[in-house]
Amino acid sequence: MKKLLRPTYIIDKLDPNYRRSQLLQACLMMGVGALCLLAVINLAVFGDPVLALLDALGAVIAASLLYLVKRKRLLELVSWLFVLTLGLLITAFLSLAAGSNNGYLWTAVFPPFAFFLLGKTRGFWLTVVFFTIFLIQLYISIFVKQVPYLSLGGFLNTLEVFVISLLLYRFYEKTRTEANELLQEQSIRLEKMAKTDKLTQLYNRQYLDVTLFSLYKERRTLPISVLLLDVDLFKRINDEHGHLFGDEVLVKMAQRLTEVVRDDDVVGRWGGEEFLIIAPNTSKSDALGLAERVRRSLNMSITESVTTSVSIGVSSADRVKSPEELISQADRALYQAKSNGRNQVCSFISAVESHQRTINNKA
Ligand SMILES: Nc1nc2c(ncn2[C@@H]2O[C@H](COP(=O)(O)OP(=O)(O)OP(=O)(O)O)[C@@H](O)[C@H]2O)c(=O)[nH]1
Repeated sequence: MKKLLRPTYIIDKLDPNYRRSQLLQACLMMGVGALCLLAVINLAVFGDPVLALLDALGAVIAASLLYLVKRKRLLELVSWLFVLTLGLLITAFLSLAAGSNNGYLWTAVFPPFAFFLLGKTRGFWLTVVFFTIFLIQLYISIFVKQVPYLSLGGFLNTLEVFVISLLLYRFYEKTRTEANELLQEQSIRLEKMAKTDKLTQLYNRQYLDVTLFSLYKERRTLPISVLLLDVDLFKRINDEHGHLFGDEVLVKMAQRLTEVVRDDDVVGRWGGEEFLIIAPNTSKSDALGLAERVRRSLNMSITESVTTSVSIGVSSADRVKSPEELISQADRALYQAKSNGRNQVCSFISAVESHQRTINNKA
């Protein structure tokens, strides 16, 4: 019951519930339109107010279901109500028509709705239930009511078609579900690949760019800081131990980086031996603390003769400047850290701050 009343949130068009919701909405919309038209025809042409009222009532019910699925997102509940109503309507129609005018053709529309809206297992069992009811009705029409043109042969044909369509729809629904799951898995894998650096498995530059830009746009993550890290004298490691060893060193440093940053920080590979950390809601002083922790953690021994270290440039913004400016300031601070002798943290000092410091030193 709880599941029936839980809203279904559809993420994208690959979500199987997207098509279910589309089908339901289309059918209900057509239902509202057709029932309104029938109400008018029954009242104006046939002068039957009772039937017109029943049509109007049907239109109201269809419109309510449409509201529930479109606005309240109660897809599960509406799917059940829709399929059960369809089954009951066919049952009622078969009773009234008693096998005349090829009315039994209507039974063919039941399984596609049941399987598509309720899935392969629930759709299967509900179809079994309604097909049994339809067969009992047909049996009564043939052998009790003795309706002309209906015979044992017709009953057996209907039974065979029911069994075949039941099995075929089940197979079809299984195939459709599996294909959809595969597509979703592949889409997730591709999305991950598109934002991951192949060597280190950290985020790649493209993803860092997009993230920094969107964090800026949100503004509520201000103050924001970026930490640009560059491995010190990495060329020497490559030259002395080979490029493959250099790659391993980068992977180890990346692993250590992910361990040391906080959950909200976004860490990625900015380029060759450069990493970038985006730290949302982080002031300059907090960023300097984080940078120092990172610097110490990455000052590690890989082998007896190889020890790594990083230089870090920090830049922060508590007002909105551009993401490009923030990165460029971190780059300048990194250059400063390298010039000061490497294995250290430097923060970007603006012209105003620098002027302020000179005044304070003089005082
Ligand atoms: N193994 C490996 N090396 C890389 C990769 N990307 C860049 N490099 C190397 O990183 C080295 C960077 O060297 P430089 O820019 O001269 O700087 P450095 O030797 O680290 O010296 P400083 O930055 O001044 O401390 C170059 O030798 C690049 O070939 C990579 O994916 N794998």
